Amino acid sequence: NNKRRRGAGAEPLRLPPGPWQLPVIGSLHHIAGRLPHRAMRDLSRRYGPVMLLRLGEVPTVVISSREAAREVMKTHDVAFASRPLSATLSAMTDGGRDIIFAPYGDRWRRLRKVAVVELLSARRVLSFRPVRSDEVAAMLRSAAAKAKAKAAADFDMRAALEKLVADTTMRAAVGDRCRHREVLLRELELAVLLSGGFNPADLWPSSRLVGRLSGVVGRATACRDAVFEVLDSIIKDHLERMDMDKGGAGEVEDFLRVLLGIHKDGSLDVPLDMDDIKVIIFDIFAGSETTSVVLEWAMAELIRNPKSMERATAEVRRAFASRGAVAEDALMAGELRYLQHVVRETFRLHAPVPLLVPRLCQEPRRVLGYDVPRGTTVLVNAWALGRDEGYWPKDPEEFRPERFEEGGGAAAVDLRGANFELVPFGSGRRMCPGMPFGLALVEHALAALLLHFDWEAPGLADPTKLDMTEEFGITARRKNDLLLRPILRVPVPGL
Ligand code: HEM
Repeated sequence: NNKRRRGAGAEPLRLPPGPWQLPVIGSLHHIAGRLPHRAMRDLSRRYGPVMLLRLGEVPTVVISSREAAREVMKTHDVAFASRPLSATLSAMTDGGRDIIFAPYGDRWRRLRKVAVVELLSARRVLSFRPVRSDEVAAMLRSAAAKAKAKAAADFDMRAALEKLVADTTMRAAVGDRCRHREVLLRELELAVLLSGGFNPADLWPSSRLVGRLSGVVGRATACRDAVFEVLDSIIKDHLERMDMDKGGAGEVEDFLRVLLGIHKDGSLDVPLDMDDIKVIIFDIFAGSETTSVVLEWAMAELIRNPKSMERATAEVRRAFASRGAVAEDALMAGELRYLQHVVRETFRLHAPVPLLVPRLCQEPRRVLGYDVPRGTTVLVNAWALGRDEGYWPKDPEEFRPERFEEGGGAAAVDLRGANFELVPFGSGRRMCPGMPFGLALVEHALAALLLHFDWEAPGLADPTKLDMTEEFGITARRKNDLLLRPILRVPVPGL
Protein backbone atom coordinates (compact mmCIF):
# COMPACT_ATOMS: atom_id res chain seq x y z
CA ASN A 1 0.00 0.00 0.00
CA ASN A 2 2.91 2.25 0.74
CA LYS A 3 4.30 1.45 -2.68
CA ARG A 4 2.28 3.88 -4.74
CA ARG A 5 3.78 5.17 -7.90
CA ARG A 6 4.06 8.90 -8.23
CA GLY A 7 5.79 9.37 -11.57
CA ALA A 8 4.98 11.83 -14.36
CA GLY A 9 1.26 12.12 -14.91
CA ALA A 10 0.51 9.85 -11.97
CA GLU A 11 -2.50 10.49 -9.78
CA PRO A 12 -1.84 12.49 -6.66
CA LEU A 13 -0.83 10.29 -3.79
CA ARG A 14 -3.82 9.09 -1.78
CA LEU A 15 -2.91 8.83 1.86
CA PRO A 16 -3.60 5.77 3.90
CA PRO A 17 -6.14 6.46 6.62
CA GLY A 18 -5.14 6.65 10.25
CA PRO A 19 -1.89 5.66 11.93
CA TRP A 20 0.48 3.84 9.69
CA GLN A 21 3.56 1.89 10.49
CA LEU A 22 6.32 2.84 8.10
CA PRO A 23 7.82 -0.33 6.64
CA VAL A 24 11.54 -0.27 5.89
CA ILE A 25 11.59 0.02 2.13
CA GLY A 26 15.27 0.37 1.45
CA SER A 27 18.72 0.09 2.87
CA LEU A 28 22.21 1.23 2.16
CA HIS A 29 22.64 -0.95 -0.91
CA HIS A 30 19.83 0.99 -2.64
CA ILE A 31 21.89 4.12 -2.63
CA ALA A 32 25.45 2.75 -2.53
CA GLY A 33 27.58 4.10 -5.34
CA ARG A 34 24.98 6.69 -6.34
CA LEU A 35 24.35 10.26 -5.34
CA PRO A 36 22.14 9.80 -2.25
CA HIS A 37 19.66 12.56 -3.16
CA ARG A 38 19.16 11.11 -6.65
CA ALA A 39 18.87 7.53 -5.42
CA MET A 40 16.39 8.63 -2.74
CA ARG A 41 14.34 10.61 -5.26
CA ASP A 42 14.08 7.50 -7.45
CA LEU A 43 13.03 5.37 -4.48
CA SER A 44 10.43 7.94 -3.41
CA ARG A 45 8.84 7.79 -6.86
CA ARG A 46 8.09 4.15 -6.14
CA TYR A 47 7.44 4.23 -2.43
CA GLY A 48 5.98 7.64 -1.73
CA PRO A 49 6.93 10.91 -0.08
CA VAL A 50 7.53 9.54 3.43
CA MET A 51 9.72 6.47 3.38
CA LEU A 52 11.89 4.70 5.89
CA LEU A 53 15.35 3.53 4.92
CA ARG A 54 17.74 1.66 7.12
CA LEU A 55 21.12 3.14 6.42
CA GLY A 56 23.47 0.75 8.16
CA GLU A 57 21.98 0.78 11.66
CA VAL A 58 20.44 4.23 11.35
CA PRO A 59 16.68 4.40 10.72
CA THR A 60 16.20 7.30 8.36
CA VAL A 61 12.95 8.80 7.12
CA VAL A 62 13.24 10.58 3.78
CA ILE A 63 10.76 13.35 2.99
CA SER A 64 10.06 14.05 -0.68
CA SER A 65 6.83 16.04 -1.01
CA ARG A 66 6.04 19.61 -0.05
CA GLU A 67 3.13 18.50 2.13
CA ALA A 68 5.40 16.18 4.11
CA ALA A 69 8.15 18.85 4.24
CA ARG A 70 5.62 21.33 5.64
CA GLU A 71 4.64 18.87 8.37
CA VAL A 72 8.27 18.30 9.36
CA MET A 73 9.49 21.91 9.19
CA LYS A 74 6.31 23.78 10.14
CA THR A 75 3.46 21.77 11.69
CA HIS A 76 5.75 19.66 13.88
CA ASP A 77 8.79 21.91 13.69
CA VAL A 78 9.68 21.63 17.39
CA ALA A 79 9.48 17.83 17.38
CA PHE A 80 11.92 17.77 14.45
CA ALA A 81 14.12 20.68 15.52
CA SER A 82 17.01 18.65 16.86
CA ARG A 83 19.94 17.14 14.99
CA PRO A 84 21.24 13.56 15.07
CA LEU A 85 24.82 13.55 16.24
CA SER A 86 26.97 10.89 14.58
CA ALA A 87 30.31 9.87 16.08
CA THR A 88 32.13 11.98 13.47
CA LEU A 89 30.02 15.07 14.07
CA SER A 90 30.27 14.64 17.80
CA ALA A 91 34.07 14.60 17.52
CA MET A 92 34.05 17.56 15.17
CA THR A 93 31.73 19.70 17.27
CA ASP A 94 32.74 18.49 20.73
CA GLY A 95 29.37 16.84 21.29
CA GLY A 96 27.25 19.30 19.32
CA ARG A 97 28.50 22.51 20.95
CA ASP A 98 28.19 24.55 17.74
CA ILE A 99 24.99 25.93 16.14
CA ILE A 100 24.58 23.82 13.01
CA PHE A 101 24.69 20.42 14.76
CA ALA A 102 23.60 21.38 18.27
CA PRO A 103 20.77 19.43 19.84
CA TYR A 104 17.65 21.55 20.21
CA GLY A 105 17.81 23.28 23.59
CA ASP A 106 18.98 26.30 25.55
CA ARG A 107 22.57 26.33 24.33
CA TRP A 108 21.52 26.16 20.67
CA ARG A 109 18.88 28.88 21.27
CA ARG A 110 21.43 31.17 22.93
CA LEU A 111 24.13 30.80 20.23
CA ARG A 112 21.68 31.06 17.38
CA LYS A 113 20.23 34.23 18.84
CA VAL A 114 23.68 35.82 19.00
CA ALA A 115 24.38 34.80 15.39
CA VAL A 116 21.04 36.03 14.07
CA VAL A 117 20.74 39.27 16.01
CA GLU A 118 24.36 40.37 16.27
CA LEU A 119 26.09 38.95 13.20
CA LEU A 120 23.75 38.10 10.36
CA SER A 121 21.18 40.88 10.65
CA ALA A 122 20.26 42.95 7.58
CA ARG A 123 22.19 45.93 9.01
CA ARG A 124 25.35 43.90 9.51
CA VAL A 125 25.08 42.26 6.07
CA LEU A 126 24.85 45.76 4.63
CA SER A 127 27.94 46.87 6.55
CA PHE A 128 30.02 44.32 4.61
CA ARG A 129 29.21 45.93 1.30
CA PRO A 130 32.73 47.43 0.95
CA VAL A 131 34.25 44.01 1.62
CA ARG A 132 32.08 42.40 -1.07
CA SER A 133 32.91 45.17 -3.54
CA ASP A 134 36.66 44.83 -2.88
CA GLU A 135 36.74 41.09 -3.21
CA VAL A 136 34.50 41.02 -6.29
CA ALA A 137 36.76 43.67 -7.86
CA ALA A 138 39.81 41.47 -7.16
CA MET A 139 38.10 38.56 -8.96
CA LEU A 140 37.19 40.80 -11.90
CA ARG A 141 40.78 41.99 -12.21
CA SER A 142 42.04 38.42 -12.46
CA ALA A 143 39.42 37.67 -15.14
CA ALA A 144 40.41 40.86 -16.99
CA ALA A 145 44.05 39.73 -16.95
CA LYS A 146 43.01 36.48 -18.61
CA ALA A 147 40.89 38.35 -21.15
CA LYS A 148 43.89 40.52 -22.03
CA ALA A 149 46.37 37.66 -22.39
CA LYS A 150 47.62 37.36 -25.96
CA ALA A 151 46.73 33.74 -26.44
CA ALA A 152 43.25 33.79 -24.97
CA ALA A 153 43.53 31.93 -21.68
CA ASP A 154 40.91 30.04 -19.73
CA PHE A 155 39.62 31.36 -16.44
CA ASP A 156 39.19 28.79 -13.70
CA MET A 157 35.74 29.85 -12.53
CA ARG A 158 35.60 27.40 -9.64
CA ALA A 159 38.93 28.48 -8.18
CA ALA A 160 37.99 32.15 -8.58
CA LEU A 161 34.60 31.74 -6.88
CA GLU A 162 36.03 29.67 -4.05
CA LYS A 163 38.65 32.35 -3.45
CA LEU A 164 36.02 35.09 -3.59
CA VAL A 165 33.80 33.39 -1.02
CA ALA A 166 36.69 32.34 1.25
CA ASP A 167 38.26 35.81 1.25
CA THR A 168 34.97 37.65 1.74
CA THR A 169 33.99 35.34 4.61
CA MET A 170 37.45 35.54 6.15
CA ARG A 171 37.37 39.32 6.14
CA ALA A 172 33.83 39.48 7.47
CA ALA A 173 34.52 36.90 10.17
CA VAL A 174 37.99 37.64 11.45
CA GLY A 175 39.16 40.75 9.61
CA ASP A 176 41.78 41.30 7.01
CA ARG A 177 44.95 40.23 8.65
CA CYS A 178 44.60 36.48 8.92
CA ARG A 179 48.03 34.81 8.78
CA HIS A 180 46.54 31.34 8.89
CA ARG A 181 44.29 31.50 5.88
CA GLU A 182 45.64 28.41 4.11
CA VAL A 183 45.55 26.09 7.15
CA LEU A 184 42.08 27.25 8.08
CA LEU A 185 40.68 26.71 4.59
CA ARG A 186 42.30 23.29 4.26
CA GLU A 187 40.90 22.09 7.58
CA LEU A 188 37.45 23.51 6.88
CA GLU A 189 37.31 21.70 3.57
CA LEU A 190 38.18 18.50 5.38
CA ALA A 191 35.52 19.23 8.02
CA VAL A 192 32.80 19.56 5.38
CA LEU A 193 34.00 16.36 3.73
CA LEU A 194 33.98 14.40 6.98
CA SER A 195 30.58 15.61 8.09
CA GLY A 196 28.74 14.01 5.15
CA GLY A 197 27.38 11.19 7.34
CA PHE A 198 27.72 8.36 4.85
CA ASN A 199 30.83 6.79 6.33
CA PRO A 200 30.97 3.35 8.02
CA ALA A 201 31.67 4.68 11.54
CA ASP A 202 28.48 6.75 11.45
CA LEU A 203 26.35 4.09 9.76
CA TRP A 204 27.33 1.27 12.16
CA PRO A 205 27.75 3.18 15.40
CA SER A 206 27.57 0.05 17.56
CA SER A 207 30.61 -1.56 15.94
CA ARG A 208 33.85 -0.52 17.59
CA LEU A 209 35.78 -2.44 14.94
CA VAL A 210 34.23 -0.45 12.10
CA GLY A 211 34.91 2.75 14.01
CA ARG A 212 38.54 1.83 14.58
CA LEU A 213 39.14 0.69 11.02
CA SER A 214 37.60 3.74 9.40
CA GLY A 215 39.69 6.18 11.47
CA VAL A 216 37.30 8.94 10.54
CA VAL A 217 36.50 9.96 14.11
CA GLY A 218 40.20 10.47 14.84
CA ARG A 219 40.52 12.62 11.74
CA ALA A 220 37.49 14.67 12.79
CA THR A 221 39.02 15.28 16.23
CA ALA A 222 42.34 16.28 14.68
CA CYS A 223 40.52 18.59 12.28
CA ARG A 224 38.64 20.33 15.09
CA ASP A 225 41.83 20.69 17.13
CA ALA A 226 43.64 22.23 14.16
CA VAL A 227 40.83 24.74 13.49
CA PHE A 228 40.55 25.66 17.17
CA GLU A 229 44.30 26.14 17.45
CA VAL A 230 44.20 28.59 14.55
CA LEU A 231 41.15 30.33 16.02
CA ASP A 232 42.97 30.65 19.38
CA SER A 233 45.79 32.44 17.71
CA ILE A 234 43.45 34.67 15.67
CA ILE A 235 41.56 35.57 18.85
CA LYS A 236 44.81 36.41 20.65
CA ASP A 237 45.82 38.75 17.79
CA HIS A 238 42.37 40.33 17.82
CA LEU A 239 42.35 40.96 21.55
CA GLU A 240 45.77 42.64 21.32
CA ARG A 241 44.58 44.81 18.47
CA MET A 242 41.38 45.73 20.29
CA ASP A 243 43.47 46.84 23.27
CA MET A 244 45.67 48.93 21.01
CA ASP A 245 43.02 50.73 18.96
CA LYS A 246 40.44 51.58 21.54
CA GLY A 247 39.08 54.22 19.22
CA GLY A 248 36.78 51.77 17.48
CA ALA A 249 36.63 49.25 14.70
CA GLY A 250 36.55 51.60 11.76
CA GLU A 251 34.20 51.24 8.83
CA VAL A 252 33.65 47.50 9.04
CA GLU A 253 33.43 45.64 12.33
CA ASP A 254 34.19 41.96 11.78
CA PHE A 255 32.21 39.17 13.49
CA LEU A 256 35.02 38.24 15.84
CA ARG A 257 35.34 41.79 17.06
CA VAL A 258 31.60 41.96 17.72
CA LEU A 259 31.71 38.67 19.64
CA LEU A 260 34.77 39.62 21.67
CA GLY A 261 33.10 42.94 22.49
CA ILE A 262 30.05 41.10 23.83
CA HIS A 263 32.30 38.74 25.78
CA LYS A 264 34.28 41.59 27.34
CA ASP A 265 31.55 43.97 28.34
CA GLY A 266 28.83 41.39 28.97
CA SER A 267 26.47 43.64 27.02
CA LEU A 268 24.02 40.88 26.18
CA ASP A 269 21.66 39.20 28.58
CA VAL A 270 23.40 35.95 27.63
CA PRO A 271 27.04 35.37 28.53
CA LEU A 272 29.41 34.34 25.77
CA ASP A 273 32.61 32.44 26.54
CA MET A 274 35.64 31.84 24.33
CA ASP A 275 34.49 28.38 23.29
CA ASP A 276 31.15 29.80 22.18
CA ILE A 277 32.97 32.38 20.10
CA LYS A 278 35.13 29.79 18.39
CA VAL A 279 32.24 27.53 17.44
CA ILE A 280 30.21 30.43 16.06
CA ILE A 281 33.12 31.50 13.84
CA PHE A 282 33.67 27.87 12.83
CA ASP A 283 30.00 27.59 11.74
CA ILE A 284 30.15 30.79 9.76
CA PHE A 285 33.08 29.44 7.75
CA ALA A 286 31.43 26.05 7.32
CA GLY A 287 28.06 27.56 6.34
CA SER A 288 29.50 29.94 3.78
CA GLU A 289 31.14 27.27 1.65
CA THR A 290 27.85 26.64 -0.16
CA THR A 291 27.86 30.16 -1.61
CA SER A 292 30.56 29.34 -4.15
CA VAL A 293 28.78 26.09 -5.05
CA VAL A 294 25.64 27.91 -6.11
CA LEU A 295 27.55 30.61 -7.99
CA GLU A 296 29.39 27.99 -10.00
CA TRP A 297 26.12 26.26 -10.92
CA ALA A 298 24.60 29.60 -11.92
CA MET A 299 27.45 30.32 -14.33
CA ALA A 300 27.33 26.77 -15.71
CA GLU A 301 23.57 26.98 -16.29
CA LEU A 302 23.89 30.36 -18.00
CA ILE A 303 26.59 29.00 -20.32
CA ARG A 304 24.32 26.04 -21.15
CA ASN A 305 21.39 28.36 -21.75
CA PRO A 306 22.59 31.21 -23.97
CA LYS A 307 19.15 32.87 -24.14
CA SER A 308 19.03 33.20 -20.36
CA MET A 309 22.61 34.45 -20.37
CA GLU A 310 21.67 37.08 -22.96
CA ARG A 311 18.65 38.29 -20.98
CA ALA A 312 20.47 38.42 -17.66
CA THR A 313 23.46 40.19 -19.19
CA ALA A 314 21.28 42.74 -20.98
CA GLU A 315 19.44 43.52 -17.75
CA VAL A 316 22.64 43.94 -15.74
CA ARG A 317 24.26 46.16 -18.37
CA ARG A 318 21.13 48.29 -18.73
CA ALA A 319 21.24 48.92 -14.99
CA PHE A 320 24.96 49.40 -14.40
CA ALA A 321 26.99 49.87 -17.62
CA SER A 322 26.78 53.67 -17.43
CA ARG A 323 28.13 53.65 -13.85
CA GLY A 324 30.83 51.12 -14.76
CA ALA A 325 30.19 48.98 -11.66
CA VAL A 326 27.47 47.04 -9.86
CA ALA A 327 25.55 49.01 -7.23
CA GLU A 328 24.24 46.85 -4.42
CA ASP A 329 21.34 49.17 -3.57
CA ALA A 330 19.67 48.34 -6.86
CA LEU A 331 20.24 44.63 -6.28
CA MET A 332 18.89 44.77 -2.75
CA ALA A 333 15.86 46.76 -3.85
CA GLY A 334 15.08 43.87 -6.19
CA GLU A 335 15.31 46.02 -9.31
CA LEU A 336 17.04 43.33 -11.35
CA ARG A 337 14.14 40.96 -11.58
CA TYR A 338 15.54 38.55 -14.14
CA LEU A 339 18.78 38.14 -12.21
CA GLN A 340 16.74 37.18 -9.15
CA HIS A 341 14.84 34.63 -11.21
CA VAL A 342 18.18 33.20 -12.38
CA VAL A 343 19.30 32.86 -8.77
CA ARG A 344 16.05 31.18 -7.70
CA GLU A 345 16.12 28.84 -10.67
CA THR A 346 19.70 27.85 -9.83
CA PHE A 347 18.70 27.05 -6.24
CA ARG A 348 15.71 25.08 -7.53
CA LEU A 349 17.83 22.78 -9.68
CA HIS A 350 20.94 22.74 -7.53
CA ALA A 351 20.11 22.95 -3.84
CA PRO A 352 23.71 23.17 -2.57
CA VAL A 353 22.82 21.07 0.50
CA PRO A 354 20.50 18.63 -1.31
CA LEU A 355 19.26 16.71 1.75
CA LEU A 356 19.44 19.77 4.02
CA VAL A 357 21.07 19.24 7.41
CA PRO A 358 19.57 16.11 9.03
CA ARG A 359 16.86 16.57 11.67
CA LEU A 360 16.17 14.26 14.58
CA CYS A 361 12.67 13.25 15.64
CA GLN A 362 12.54 14.07 19.39
CA GLU A 363 8.91 13.14 19.97
CA PRO A 364 6.90 10.53 18.07
CA ARG A 365 4.91 12.31 15.37
CA ARG A 366 2.64 11.38 12.52
CA VAL A 367 3.66 12.72 9.12
CA LEU A 368 1.06 12.38 6.36
CA GLY A 369 -0.49 9.58 8.38
CA TYR A 370 2.77 7.69 8.99
CA ASP A 371 4.16 7.22 12.48
CA VAL A 372 7.69 8.51 12.81
CA PRO A 373 9.27 7.09 15.97
CA ARG A 374 11.42 9.08 18.37
CA GLY A 375 15.11 8.89 17.51
CA THR A 376 14.61 8.63 13.75
CA THR A 377 16.89 10.67 11.52
CA VAL A 378 14.87 12.76 9.07
CA LEU A 379 16.19 13.97 5.73
CA VAL A 380 14.26 16.45 3.59
CA ASN A 381 15.17 15.93 -0.05
CA ALA A 382 15.20 19.57 -1.19
CA TRP A 383 16.86 18.57 -4.42
CA ALA A 384 13.96 16.23 -5.30
CA LEU A 385 11.35 18.84 -4.33
CA GLY A 386 12.99 21.31 -6.70
CA ARG A 387 12.62 18.90 -9.62
CA ASP A 388 9.22 17.40 -8.92
CA GLU A 389 7.02 17.62 -12.02
CA GLY A 390 3.98 17.97 -9.74
CA TYR A 391 5.18 21.39 -8.54
CA TRP A 392 7.19 22.48 -11.59
CA PRO A 393 5.01 21.32 -14.46
CA LYS A 394 6.93 23.03 -17.25
CA ASP A 395 10.16 21.13 -17.93
CA PRO A 396 11.23 20.55 -14.33
CA GLU A 397 14.71 19.43 -15.38
CA GLU A 398 15.29 22.47 -17.58
CA PHE A 399 16.78 25.79 -16.52
CA ARG A 400 13.94 28.28 -17.16
CA PRO A 401 14.15 31.39 -14.95
CA GLU A 402 11.01 32.65 -16.76
CA ARG A 403 8.92 30.32 -14.58
CA PHE A 404 9.36 32.88 -11.77
CA GLU A 405 7.98 35.75 -13.88
CA GLU A 406 4.40 37.00 -13.59
CA GLY A 407 2.30 34.37 -15.34
CA GLY A 408 5.20 31.90 -15.41
CA GLY A 409 3.54 29.59 -12.89
CA ALA A 410 5.92 30.12 -9.96
CA ALA A 411 5.91 33.92 -9.55
CA ALA A 412 4.89 33.67 -5.90
CA VAL A 413 7.45 31.04 -4.95
CA ASP A 414 10.52 32.31 -3.14
CA LEU A 415 13.42 31.04 -1.06
CA ARG A 416 12.39 32.18 2.39
CA GLY A 417 11.08 28.86 3.61
CA ALA A 418 7.35 29.44 3.16
CA ASN A 419 7.12 27.52 -0.13
CA PHE A 420 8.01 23.95 0.64
CA GLU A 421 8.73 23.02 -2.97
CA LEU A 422 11.73 25.39 -2.86
CA VAL A 423 13.64 25.03 0.40
CA PRO A 424 17.39 25.19 -0.30
CA PHE A 425 17.84 27.06 3.01
CA GLY A 426 15.47 24.81 4.93
CA SER A 427 12.58 26.24 6.90
CA GLY A 428 11.36 26.74 10.45
CA ARG A 429 13.44 27.02 13.61
CA ARG A 430 16.55 25.45 12.09
CA MET A 431 16.38 27.38 8.83
CA CYS A 432 19.69 28.81 7.60
CA PRO A 433 20.35 32.13 9.37
CA GLY A 434 23.06 32.99 6.81
CA MET A 435 20.66 33.36 3.86
CA PRO A 436 20.84 37.19 3.57
CA PHE A 437 24.63 37.12 3.91
CA GLY A 438 24.96 34.38 1.26
CA LEU A 439 22.43 35.87 -1.17
CA ALA A 440 24.03 39.34 -1.03
CA LEU A 441 27.30 37.89 -2.29
CA VAL A 442 25.67 35.59 -4.86
CA GLU A 443 23.74 38.46 -6.48
CA HIS A 444 26.62 40.91 -6.34
CA ALA A 445 29.18 38.49 -7.80
CA LEU A 446 26.89 37.19 -10.52
CA ALA A 447 25.84 40.68 -11.61
CA ALA A 448 29.50 41.79 -11.76
CA LEU A 449 30.61 38.78 -13.82
CA LEU A 450 27.86 39.46 -16.36
CA LEU A 451 28.32 43.23 -16.39
CA HIS A 452 32.00 43.25 -17.28
CA PHE A 453 32.41 40.14 -19.44
CA ASP A 454 30.85 37.93 -22.03
CA TRP A 455 31.62 34.30 -21.26
CA GLU A 456 32.39 31.38 -23.55
CA ALA A 457 33.11 27.73 -22.93
CA PRO A 458 36.24 27.14 -25.01
CA GLY A 459 36.21 24.11 -27.31
CA LEU A 460 32.49 23.52 -26.82
CA ALA A 461 30.64 24.04 -30.09
CA ASP A 462 27.28 23.24 -28.51
CA PRO A 463 26.96 24.85 -25.06
CA THR A 464 24.02 22.62 -24.14
CA LYS A 465 26.57 19.80 -23.96
CA LEU A 466 28.37 21.39 -21.01
CA ASP A 467 29.11 18.69 -18.47
CA MET A 468 26.87 19.07 -15.40
CA THR A 469 27.88 15.97 -13.42
CA GLU A 470 27.56 16.38 -9.65
CA GLU A 471 30.15 15.32 -7.13
CA PHE A 472 29.36 13.11 -4.14
CA GLY A 473 29.29 14.95 -0.81
CA ILE A 474 27.16 16.80 1.74
CA THR A 475 27.18 19.73 -0.67
CA ALA A 476 26.21 19.07 -4.29
CA ARG A 477 28.91 20.81 -6.28
CA ARG A 478 29.85 20.31 -9.91
CA LYS A 479 32.24 17.43 -10.34
CA ASN A 480 34.55 18.99 -12.90
CA ASP A 481 36.23 22.36 -13.14
CA LEU A 482 34.48 25.14 -14.98
CA LEU A 483 37.00 26.68 -17.36
CA LEU A 484 35.57 29.69 -19.17
CA ARG A 485 36.90 32.37 -21.48
CA PRO A 486 36.13 35.96 -20.49
CA ILE A 487 35.71 38.66 -23.15
CA LEU A 488 35.94 42.11 -21.62
CA ARG A 489 32.91 44.33 -22.42
CA VAL A 490 32.75 46.95 -19.66
CA PRO A 491 36.08 48.12 -18.19
CA VAL A 492 36.92 46.82 -14.74
CA PRO A 493 37.39 49.59 -12.14
CA GLY A 494 40.93 49.99 -10.88
CA LEU A 495 42.63 48.65 -14.00
C1 HEM B 1 24.03 29.91 -0.48
C2 HEM B 1 24.27 29.65 0.64
C3 HEM B 1 23.70 28.76 1.71
C4 HEM B 1 22.86 27.67 1.67
C5 HEM B 1 22.20 27.05 0.45
C6 HEM B 1 22.67 27.22 3.03
C7 HEM B 1 21.88 26.15 3.41
C8 HEM B 1 21.63 25.77 4.72
C9 HEM B 1 20.74 24.71 5.12
C10 HEM B 1 19.95 23.82 4.16
C11 HEM B 1 20.72 24.64 6.47
C12 HEM B 1 19.90 23.67 7.34
C13 HEM B 1 18.50 24.20 7.42
C14 HEM B 1 17.49 23.32 8.12
O1 HEM B 1 17.85 22.40 8.87
O2 HEM B 1 16.27 23.57 7.92
C15 HEM B 1 21.64 25.67 6.94
C16 HEM B 1 21.90 25.91 8.26
C17 HEM B 1 22.81 26.85 8.69
N1 HEM B 1 23.51 27.75 7.90
FE1 HEM B 1 23.39 27.96 5.92
N2 HEM B 1 23.40 28.03 3.86
C18 HEM B 1 24.04 28.98 3.10
C19 HEM B 1 24.84 30.00 3.54
C20 HEM B 1 25.18 30.22 4.85
C21 HEM B 1 26.03 31.28 5.32
C22 HEM B 1 26.66 32.33 4.41
C23 HEM B 1 26.13 31.15 6.68
C24 HEM B 1 26.87 32.00 7.65
C25 HEM B 1 27.37 33.17 7.43
C26 HEM B 1 25.31 30.00 7.05
C27 HEM B 1 25.16 29.53 8.35
C28 HEM B 1 24.31 28.51 8.72
C29 HEM B 1 24.11 28.09 10.12
C30 HEM B 1 24.79 28.67 11.34
C31 HEM B 1 23.16 27.05 10.08
C32 HEM B 1 22.62 26.25 11.27
C33 HEM B 1 21.26 26.73 11.70
C34 HEM B 1 20.69 25.90 12.83
O3 HEM B 1 20.90 24.69 12.86
O4 HEM B 1 20.03 26.48 13.69
N3 HEM B 1 24.76 29.46 5.93
N4 HEM B 1 22.17 26.34 5.85
